[in-house]
Amino acid sequence: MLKVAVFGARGRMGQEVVGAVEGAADLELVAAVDSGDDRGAVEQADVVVDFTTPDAVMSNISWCIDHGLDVVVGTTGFTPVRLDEVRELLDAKPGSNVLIAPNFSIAAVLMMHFATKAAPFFESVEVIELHHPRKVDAPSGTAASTARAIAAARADAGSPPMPDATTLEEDGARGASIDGVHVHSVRLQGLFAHQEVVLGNPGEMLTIRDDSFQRSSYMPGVLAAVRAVGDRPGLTVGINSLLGIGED
Ligand SMILES: NC(=O)C1=CN([C@@H]2O[C@H](COP(=O)(O)OP(=O)(O)OC[C@H]3O[C@@H](n4cnc5c(N)ncnc54)[C@H](OP(=O)(O)O)[C@@H]3O)[C@@H](O)[C@H]2O)C=CC1
Ligand SMILES: O=C(O)C1=N[C@H](C(=O)O)C[C@H](O)C1
Repeated sequence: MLKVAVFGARGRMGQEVVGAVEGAADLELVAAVDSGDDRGAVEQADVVVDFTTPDAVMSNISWCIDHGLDVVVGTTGFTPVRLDEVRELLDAKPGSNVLIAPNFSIAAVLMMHFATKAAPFFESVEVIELHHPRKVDAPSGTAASTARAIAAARADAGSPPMPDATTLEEDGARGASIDGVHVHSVRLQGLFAHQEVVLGNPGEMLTIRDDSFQRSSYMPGVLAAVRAVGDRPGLTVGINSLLGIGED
């Protein structure tokens, strides 16, 4: 039995993870903690799963590495700088493995993969993410990660800058610009988690969209990561390699 602890256990995602771990025959839940809870039982775990907040996650990872525990992280907020900080923590105290994924849903992972492949073939690419209004951050971690991957793919392919003749604009009218890719965030009651990547050429358009309707959509990916992280030394970003669908 693989022993699992959950950070953020009473949050929306944490509750779902607790249920999924309890329902898995090969996993044992040894601790379910929120901020301020005693962490004594966490030290018995093989793997900690973190769905907390962008403000809390770095110190949680640091705590796990200090205690020699492997960590699967779904919490958002991971810029390239933060990923480097995690690598530095692992270099300073080897022994733990860390897997961080902006999205554990198969549909979302494939959406990001297809969008990245398609991006160099189009003159314009923008990202529109749509979420429930209680979401802790904007833009979403998935959208930020998609934008960075699209920008990198276009840079590798030698794509020219995207056309954009806007000269008069209200602050924010063009959304956030992440590595030069515009990202638009919609927060709407009734939605859960959705993203479209829209790609345009003269006379044609491609839309790549994924929809998560419930938090159970993340659980196969989370449990796959929990089972795999022990065999993946250092930092793994994304779950593409676990699913066998190409580069992360
Ligand atoms: N990668 C993926 O596939 C997905 C990622 N997410 C991301 O997961 C994160 C959580 O989302 P969601 O569940 O909706 O958020 P919630 O606000 O519902 O839950 C966050 C939980 O974390 C707890 N928490 C805060 N700080 C700590 C800490 N230091 N140690 C332990 N627990 C802590 C909070 O407890 P308290 O209120 O007591 O502080 C709260 O229960 C977000 O970053 C979200 O974007 C969401 C869905 C999928
Ligand atoms: O907070 C959420 O709900 C979600 N967060 C993740 C993100 O920011 O990308 C994943 C998914 O979009 C749901």
